[in-house]
Amino acid sequence: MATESRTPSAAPDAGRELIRFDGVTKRFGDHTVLDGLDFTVAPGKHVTLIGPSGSGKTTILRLLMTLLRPDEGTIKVAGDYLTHEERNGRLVPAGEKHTREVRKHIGMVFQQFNLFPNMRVLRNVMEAPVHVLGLGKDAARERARELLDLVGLGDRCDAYPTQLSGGQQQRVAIARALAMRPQVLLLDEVTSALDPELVAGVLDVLRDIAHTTDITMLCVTHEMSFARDISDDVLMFDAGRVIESGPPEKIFTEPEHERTREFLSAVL
Ligand SMILES: Nc1ncnc2c1ncn2[C@@H]1O[C@H](COP(=O)(O)OP(=O)(O)OP(=O)(O)O)[C@@H](O)[C@H]1O
Repeated sequence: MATESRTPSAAPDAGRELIRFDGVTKRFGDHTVLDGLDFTVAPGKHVTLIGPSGSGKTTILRLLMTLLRPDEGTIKVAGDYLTHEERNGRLVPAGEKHTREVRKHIGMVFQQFNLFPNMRVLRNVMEAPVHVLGLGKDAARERARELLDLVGLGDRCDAYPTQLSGGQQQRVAIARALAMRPQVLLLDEVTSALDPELVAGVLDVLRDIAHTTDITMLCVTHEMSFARDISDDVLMFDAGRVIESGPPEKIFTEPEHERTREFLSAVL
């Protein structure tokens, strides 16, 4: 068990959890990146992962997307095991179908926007609901238009990605992730690849989503003022463990752990 401090699922949300990591270990060769990690996130909460480079934050998001598999431990999303399934009372590695079903609850926005360059903006946003969820084209188009309005791009439906700025492309990527109506939105340093003048527009959209929807967010960011604005809880990672967690006003102003103080003095 790695967590030394309380987790974001502490009261009053105890017992309600959308994400659960139990003893998750992830190694690359002989490098243990996550070391028996335990944490939970309650529905609707916004949790930010902070910590030095290489402490395993992105690895957590990649595990949730099943881009990686844990070496030990289990991950549950909305009550279902992500990479395992129960058969005859035993926990066995899950088949692709099971994992795909559980992963439908999760949307992710990456540092690079990863839009389909040959599709117009509207089609980029419609694509997964039609092909993964089997949503009818009219309903998918309507959903995509609403989401593009939400991210301030309702007038750019017919543009191709290369005709947009990086900030606009990232806002399309946010709309695309939301189009699957995920319960959890994973944000992995979504402004790191942007020119500085484009960062604020993307963060404003995410602030708006955080404050006006009930979506659960798990966010890796170096934008500490954004983290302070949207987070219910901040988890400080070091060497693959949560060394401290709590509400942002506590972590950013009165961190208890020496490593948290060092990290924050370097980035704030
Ligand atoms: N596919 C991989 N193969 C080998 N090593 C990897 C792989 N992915 C990640 N790592 C290593 O795992 C460690 C944790 O990486 P991770 O990206 O999770 O850290 P991070 O906390 O998100 O860092 P940063 O803030 O720099 O993005 C790093 O040392 C990284 O080099």
